[in-house]
Amino acid sequence: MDQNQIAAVMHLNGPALVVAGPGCGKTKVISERINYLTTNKKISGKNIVAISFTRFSSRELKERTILLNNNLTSVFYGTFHSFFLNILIRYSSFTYDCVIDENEKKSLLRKILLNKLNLNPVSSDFLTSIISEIEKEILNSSKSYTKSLESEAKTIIDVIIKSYAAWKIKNKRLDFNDILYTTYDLLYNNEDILKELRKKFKYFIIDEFQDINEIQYKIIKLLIQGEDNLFVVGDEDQAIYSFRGSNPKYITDFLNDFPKGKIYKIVLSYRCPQSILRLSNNLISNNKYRTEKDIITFNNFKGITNIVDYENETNQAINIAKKILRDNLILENTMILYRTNRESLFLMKAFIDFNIRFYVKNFSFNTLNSFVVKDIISYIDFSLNRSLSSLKNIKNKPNRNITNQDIIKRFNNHQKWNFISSRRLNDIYKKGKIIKNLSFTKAVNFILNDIGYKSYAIKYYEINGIDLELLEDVISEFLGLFPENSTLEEGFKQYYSYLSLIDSINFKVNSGVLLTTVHGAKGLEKDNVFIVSLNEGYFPHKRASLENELEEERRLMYVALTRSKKNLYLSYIKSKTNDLKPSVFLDEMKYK
Ligand SMILES: Nc1ncnc2c1ncn2[C@@H]1O[C@H](COP(=O)(O)OP(=O)(O)OP(=O)(O)O)[C@@H](O)[C@H]1O
Repeated sequence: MDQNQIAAVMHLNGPALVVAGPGCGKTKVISERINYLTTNKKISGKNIVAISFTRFSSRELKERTILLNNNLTSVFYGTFHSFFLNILIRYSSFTYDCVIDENEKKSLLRKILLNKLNLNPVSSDFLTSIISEIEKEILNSSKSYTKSLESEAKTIIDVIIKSYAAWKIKNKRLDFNDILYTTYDLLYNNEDILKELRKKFKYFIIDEFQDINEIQYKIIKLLIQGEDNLFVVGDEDQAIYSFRGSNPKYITDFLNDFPKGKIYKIVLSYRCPQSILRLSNNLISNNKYRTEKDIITFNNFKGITNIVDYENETNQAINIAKKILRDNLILENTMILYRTNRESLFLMKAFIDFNIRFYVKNFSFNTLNSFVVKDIISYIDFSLNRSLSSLKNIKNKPNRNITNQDIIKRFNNHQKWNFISSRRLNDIYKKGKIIKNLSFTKAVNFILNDIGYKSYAIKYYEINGIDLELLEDVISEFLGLFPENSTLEEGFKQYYSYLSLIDSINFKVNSGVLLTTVHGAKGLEKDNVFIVSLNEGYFPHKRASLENELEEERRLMYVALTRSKKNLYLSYIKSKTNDLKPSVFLDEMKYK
């Protein structure tokens, strides 16, 4: 260990913040400190709580600490949720089985929408948006769910929140947010329980402190009161979870909260070569809300760093696959990072075609199954194939007052249509003929704008209180999956090949090249790191328009760059047919 690491490890009592750059050994410091407290200072492992942000990193911390000293199993290693749930199980009548996971939450909300509001959330976008509205509501009001029952329900979201909360209370169930708020209520209102816990847990260690949210912080402050033995480790430049309520201000304001606190800075990186540190430092210095750290490196490796442009995403994916094979890169030492899951489709396809072993982390991509996309595909299917089921699906989107009976009447057993006898059906038929002669992209735009499908979809989103930006996202993500010159047939086939591609992936495998969003790469390191589609609108994401949102995108890019131990390959799309611009981050990195 270096001098700065040793100083932090040997911190004994009182509050301490360890600020350390990427690869500076934060996990190492935590495991060494646990060992130091127990071995040198004879503090019982039972008095120590070590909290990590994910179950994965908590397992890793436990393994690394036990490797140092196999007597260290009695320390509590876990996430905030697991630690708080243990408290609830001990002091309230909750059990492990009471926790509602995200899938169960979705199906409960679906039932509530159907039974209470007579709304059938056919699309997963709708449910996802309801869930995110509920999360926002809870985060903004900072209230426990039981309190939400006290106020009057005014909007659809209120009704859902109330019914959901009432169901949880009746059935003694808790979702992830409830674990936090219920723990806070329990401890805030029960001095005896707090006293008992303070006696039992004397040393709190928190990793990834930049990602803590307000309610987690409030609970921890209640638990440490008196002794203030809080040892937190973090890097405000790697705070990337503000959408979950995290706030790097808890790092920057640490001394305001704990005026007697000690700050340890660790600036020697054991991971990134000098060239990569230079680029990442140049980039992050564009963020205003941070304290400057001068990170130096121990890694003398002269790795490759390059920036390449490609004509489109398919091309980019194919060239990356070829490069991995040509340069004989070790698959397990290689990862590909992207801002959104959409990019992974191109990569998965290329890797399958080139027979490269890979696995995907954090995959979630609902666009292809959203009802908007399915309806557009129905229009195309009807135009190309005269499909009966597709016609039934689109007949009243937008409303044309056509019934299934109208359709059946004009469809004989030989699959021949007689549209002429119905003015409204004849209109769809004629539009279908126009669509048939357009390219895929033009056809989609014709369906959206000339046929009026978009106005229909906007109305649906508005009635159901779904954010209209989500509709724009679905449309642009969908269109972006197809080369602009695809014919209608090619695009139609491509759509189904994307669906079967996703179906064919075994998401449980975890060997080979890692494909992941940047969020999924937090805490990981590999020799070879590719970061793809570095274009304005993709990375930084188009939603990041406010300064603080752009700063968060920049921190995400910083996390991405600093995953590399040797080589870094950056790429962006430069096409003649679209106006995609290279990411502003490429300039800010000052790569020459
Ligand atoms: N004193 C040291 N000597 C040699 N290697 C070290 C030392 N400290 C840490 N390392 C190595 O440096 C790498 C990064 O360490 P670690 O994963 O703990 O970093 P980190 O600060 O948690 O990184 P990040 O913030 O990016 O997640 C690891 O491979 C670790 O084994």
